[in-house]
Amino acid sequence: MALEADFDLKNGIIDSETPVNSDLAALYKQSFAYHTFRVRSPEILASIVTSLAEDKDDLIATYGSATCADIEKISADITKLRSDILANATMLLFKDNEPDTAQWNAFLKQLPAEKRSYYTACWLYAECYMYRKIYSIFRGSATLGSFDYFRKQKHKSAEMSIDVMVAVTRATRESVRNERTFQKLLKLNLWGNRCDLSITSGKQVTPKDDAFEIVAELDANLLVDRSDSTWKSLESACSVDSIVEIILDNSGYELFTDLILAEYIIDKGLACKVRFNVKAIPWFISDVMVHDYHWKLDFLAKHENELLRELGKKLQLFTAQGKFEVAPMDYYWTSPYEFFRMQQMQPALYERLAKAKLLIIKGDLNYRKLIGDYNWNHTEAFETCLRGFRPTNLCTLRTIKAHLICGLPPGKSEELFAKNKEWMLTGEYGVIQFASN
Ligand SMILES: O=P(O)(O)OC[C@H]1O[C@](O)(CO)[C@@H](O)[C@@H]1O
Repeated sequence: MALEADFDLKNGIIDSETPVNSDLAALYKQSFAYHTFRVRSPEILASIVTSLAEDKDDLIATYGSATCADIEKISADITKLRSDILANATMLLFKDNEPDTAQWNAFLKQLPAEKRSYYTACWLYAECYMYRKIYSIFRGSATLGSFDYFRKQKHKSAEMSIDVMVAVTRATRESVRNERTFQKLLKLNLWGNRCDLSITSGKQVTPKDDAFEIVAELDANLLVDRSDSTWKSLESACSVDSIVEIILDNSGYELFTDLILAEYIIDKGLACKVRFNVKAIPWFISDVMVHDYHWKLDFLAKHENELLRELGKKLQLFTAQGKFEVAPMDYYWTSPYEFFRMQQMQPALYERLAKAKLLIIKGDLNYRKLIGDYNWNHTEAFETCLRGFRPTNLCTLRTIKAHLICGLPPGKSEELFAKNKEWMLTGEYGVIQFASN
């Protein structure tokens, strides 16, 4: 307790929530950002070290005897990163030589000195920096540079969701092309976002089997529902070359629900291609990388359950036919930049998204990048918070796990705070927000 008080005093920690109209930052003691750097992030880093120790023999068997020394060095560096976070150290430039190193360093250099440490920086920047730093540590090793240190957890979360995946597959084999069915699948996809691993510091969450019943029950928790506009944007102007882009979030059950929605979009002729945007580096534990996408399809295609097997083969065929496509690797998704800076920072990516008929943005972290890590007034218009990011029709499917939101009806947020002051952190509430281009 005394140590915490010393830390707070030394680092100018303010004992309040994040003020309205300010950047989210761990500087505010009553914020989730503060909790993240005091508790969640240190736990995540410690768990990487633990799993390296647990998997040491397997890693040596796969990557060779030099891995032993690499594991020791990586563990020491991760432990140092953990203490740096706990001590509010400055975020230093990257010394590695990756495709995104120059972009990251340019970003860090332009941060004012007083906003370049873990607690003083905008939370989004500091949290992304931590994941980029973990990557840099692994990349610095001779043997584990290409090892996905979150892979095991991602696989496990898929394996724990088999019952619900079977139930959803069974329920969706004979779907019809109409607004109601589309909305149901969109909501299934939204609530699939509750199962991310970073919110639980890596602890597994098993989704319940009766997925569609839960979707119906959760309707009361859907604070903004623009699924009707999303449907209209897809259904109208349906042409042979139309594309839907999805900025993916988590693998495991959520990716499965992405695939089910995408399958429907293709099957019902709502677009001729669904393009999946994945992360270039291991990210927020459970985010989808290209190998996770292919692993998931393979996992389904080889499954002993016939329904899953058939689905997996069908989706592999879609991929071979170009109806499903993994987007070219783009480091923008793992950069510190918000989406409103994309047009300037990565114009080619912006142009590609602009060609899509619909852009679907998944999850909490992508939402933070979409409206910025900023404590907007909760009733602020969604369009305003996009700050000009309007490449095409866009829809965001987000379960609320952080202290930022916009577009709520007047009084709603106050009502929810009166019921539960933690309501913004539970993932029990969600939004489907939409903006036309
Ligand atoms: O997988 P999602 O929905 O992006 O959520 C990831 C996590 O990122 C955060 O935004 C920050 O850690 C949390 O609120 C949440 O735990």
